Amino acid sequence: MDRLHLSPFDEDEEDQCIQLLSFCRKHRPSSHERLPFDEQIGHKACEHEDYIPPENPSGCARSEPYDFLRRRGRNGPGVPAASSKRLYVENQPHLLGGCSPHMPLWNKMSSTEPGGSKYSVDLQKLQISQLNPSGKILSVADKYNYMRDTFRKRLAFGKSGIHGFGVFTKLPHKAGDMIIEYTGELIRPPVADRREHLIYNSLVGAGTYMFRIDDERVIDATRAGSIAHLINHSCEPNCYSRVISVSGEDHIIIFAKRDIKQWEELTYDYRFFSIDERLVCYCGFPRCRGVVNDIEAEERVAKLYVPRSELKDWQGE
Ligand SMILES: C[S@@+](CC[C@H](N)C(=O)[O-])C[C@H]1O[C@@H](n2cnc3c(N)ncnc32)[C@H](O)[C@@H]1O
Repeated sequence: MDRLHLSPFDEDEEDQCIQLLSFCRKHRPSSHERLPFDEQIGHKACEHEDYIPPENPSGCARSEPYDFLRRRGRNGPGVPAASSKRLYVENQPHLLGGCSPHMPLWNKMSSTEPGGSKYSVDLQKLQISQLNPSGKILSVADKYNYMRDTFRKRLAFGKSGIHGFGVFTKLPHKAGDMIIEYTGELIRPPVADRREHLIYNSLVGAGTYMFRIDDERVIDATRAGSIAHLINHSCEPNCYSRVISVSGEDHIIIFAKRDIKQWEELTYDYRFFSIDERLVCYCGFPRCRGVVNDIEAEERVAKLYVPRSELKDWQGE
């Protein structure tokens, strides 16, 4: 209520209405310096009379791509700097596909690690829970929190044998383990389509990082999100994705489909759906279907459509 100001009105006037005036946080005077209403308006007008709004490069703020990081006041790479993201990735000294030059992680970490939450139990326990299904972590919410707190200790990204960069396990995982959450910006499919075709195809180049949850929601992990967006597709994957609900919120989780050894590359079946586009698959597994596309689903849908040329005009009876 203290942000709303009732403008005075003339009691004799018949057609009177009440105006509500609201100031944004930046321009709102603090409560002790709040002036009577009339003075406030005059004061604000004087304060901003020489204010010239910044010029928008495209001429229309609405046509600018949404800059997730800058909006939150951080200096992130943003879309035009996709190449710098690539450089950043390439310069990381990750060693993958071989033995780790580091000490086993469970020797290094303990529950007394600064910044640890109640789920940052020591890695000895992490080992037990990951390898022993009768471990103490029971509820989905507990598993979720545990997964979120430990994914950096369990996973790494690096050069993939399938395509570009991929995600690898630093530790063995058990079938059914929650591996990582696919996070990013939640957008609607039309926005995802526009971004994919008009922006990312030319800028990012290496493919897009969109995860379609359903017909109404897409997660765009191009500029925000965890390393889950680097997980490659395989026709014989060791993981699968599911949307789960934790405390009323939906999360896309990558689960282990089978036991996964240390340093294996994580993969799941993208079930890439496109009637007109074929994406050649490089997974190299014996049962590779040759394309990333979900052929069966596409065939099913294709059968539902009749080409326009085959439609006959209604002749009447
Ligand atoms: C989410 S990215 C995966 C990370 C990607 N490797 C990278 O370095 O950015 C998805 C893109 O990777 C490529 N990709 C992933 N798996 C593939 C596969 N099995 N065969 C061919 N290309 C694949 C496709 O270009 C796809 O659009």
